[in-house]
Amino acid sequence: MGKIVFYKMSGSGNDFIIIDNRNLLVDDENLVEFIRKICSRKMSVGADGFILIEDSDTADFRWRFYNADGSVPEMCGNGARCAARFACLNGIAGPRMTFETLAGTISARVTGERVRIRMTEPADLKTGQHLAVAGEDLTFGSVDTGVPHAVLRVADADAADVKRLGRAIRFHERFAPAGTNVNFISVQEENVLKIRTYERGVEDETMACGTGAVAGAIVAARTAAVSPPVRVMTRGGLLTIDFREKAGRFCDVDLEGDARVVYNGELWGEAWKWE
Ligand SMILES: N[C@H](CCC[C@H](N)C(=O)O)C(=O)O
Repeated sequence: MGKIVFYKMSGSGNDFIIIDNRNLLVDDENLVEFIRKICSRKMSVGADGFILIEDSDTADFRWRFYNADGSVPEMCGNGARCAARFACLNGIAGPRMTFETLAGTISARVTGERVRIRMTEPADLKTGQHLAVAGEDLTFGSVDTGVPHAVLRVADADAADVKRLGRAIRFHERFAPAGTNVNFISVQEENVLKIRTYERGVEDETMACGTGAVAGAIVAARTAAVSPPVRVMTRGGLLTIDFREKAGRFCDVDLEGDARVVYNGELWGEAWKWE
């Protein structure tokens, strides 16, 4: 691979390496190993996810999204917001755009550092489910907001044992083989949630999870704990979720928050060619 310029971006603390790959400079050969290495925080750039921007025949661009472990989920809300800002900053699209993802075509609107995206319609929403795991009998909701999410309502999200419980649920046989992301929400005040998320494919708590914030808001709305627009306080910043509920379905789901450029640089071969 020749010189690879990349951006490091942060969507409410969920961070991504983004590369304009319209010239297909990034080799698909050994791509997963490349991603795992440059996403490792101690040895290389470090990020929760990796994004390639490529040409599309049907939208302003197409993206390929990878988790830090190289796995390929259908969607990433915060990554999508960062990709939209990246495309706007680099003249790949205007401030209003559409782009292809595995979850469908996403529309986005960029206003300075803030980006609003229209999410895919939530699917398979269930509440009041039970699971005995890690010595606890848990009640949870679940919904697919582009990727699968379990949502547990707790008294105080700050007190949740996210890593231990999140990992146990993520790998539980109930969710096999795909697994699930795991969110812990608490209702702070009217239409304000606090959330913490264990992310599949990062295999750790992230500072924010866009599809997780949407999942938390939708499950909380189904149990009448909140109504839109819902402000979701993540560890990395505020995400706003807006939506309509019509005949028991949730539609016109928007996710909004910041999408900041942290730096841009040039990847040296040493960034991934280490044993
Ligand atoms: N790790 C997730 C995908 C990224 C989700 C998250 N970063 C977001 O902002 O939606 C999964 O494998 O389902």
